[in-house]
Amino acid sequence: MHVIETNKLTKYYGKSRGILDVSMKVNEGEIYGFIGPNGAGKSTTIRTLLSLIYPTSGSAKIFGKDCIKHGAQIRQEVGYLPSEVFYYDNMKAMDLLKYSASFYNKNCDKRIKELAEIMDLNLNKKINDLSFGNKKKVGIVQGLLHEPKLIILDEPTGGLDPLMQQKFFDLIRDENKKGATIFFSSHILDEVQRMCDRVSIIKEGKIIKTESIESLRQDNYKKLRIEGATPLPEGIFNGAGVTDLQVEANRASFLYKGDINSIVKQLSTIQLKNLLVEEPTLEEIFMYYYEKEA
Ligand SMILES: Nc1ncnc2c1ncn2[C@@H]1O[C@H](COP(=O)(O)OP(=O)(O)OP(=O)(O)O)[C@@H](O)[C@H]1O
Repeated sequence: MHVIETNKLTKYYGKSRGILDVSMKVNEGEIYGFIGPNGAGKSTTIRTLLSLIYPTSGSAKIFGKDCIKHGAQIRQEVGYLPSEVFYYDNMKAMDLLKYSASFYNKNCDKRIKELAEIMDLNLNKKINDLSFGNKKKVGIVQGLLHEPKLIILDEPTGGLDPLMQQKFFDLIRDENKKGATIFFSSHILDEVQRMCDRVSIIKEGKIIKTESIESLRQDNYKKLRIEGATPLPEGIFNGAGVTDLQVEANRASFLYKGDINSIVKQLSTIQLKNLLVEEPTLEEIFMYYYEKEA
């Protein structure tokens, strides 16, 4: 059984496209990234999963149960951190969190205190008196206080300073180690790269690629930088698989996609002084797929 399973999930807002035929399977215990630029459809997918909005067609299941039919039951086991948090400003943080906890069939007092301590949040302050970043922390505690089996994060780190971001990621990793599955939507590719096992890339409402971070990087192009002992022979790297070639006297840099042995053969004809082979960053891979699918 998959923790999340969507089948051709589609949402139109009137005539305008939200998401189109989104199919995904998220395994138990995974940290699953969902990446795409503004307007690609990340929040629409998440809101549909949480049955905050209804799909136009297709279906979504969480823990094997239909998201619409069993929405209330599913929400007991799901923690959600929206990209923007809005609160009743006059309440104390503690009262708000106790109110949130009352929707779950368990006592969350201990966990609220633990989470507030980890996130360095003063529970006795009124929401009104909290900074934007501290309000965000209230949202984090609110999303995790019932120790959910599935944690859905929608652009979670906006407003947190780098230190708090690190604490937040450590917290999410700990929850994952304890068994929680994480669905992590973001356009900050660096954090996705550090956190996630697999990712789906969404573009204009459609998923264009689903792959493990590792194979996305391995099966992709390599970046090569070489320095020859003498000026490089003209046209040496004009073969198949080479793009973005830049040559200057005895230095060259280019991207290479293809059989690694054939480029090594070519390199062996040169007297090398230095050679650097780099994996592309997720950012570069993302751009590659975005341009290819344009
Ligand atoms: N309530 C709405 N009414 C009409 N169109 C909407 C509504 N919500 C979203 N859309 C449209 O659906 C598409 C997907 O938006 P969505 O908010 O899901 O994207 P996103 O990937 O989450 O982007 P962002 O990072 O900016 O939140 C966009 O074209 C957006 O304009």
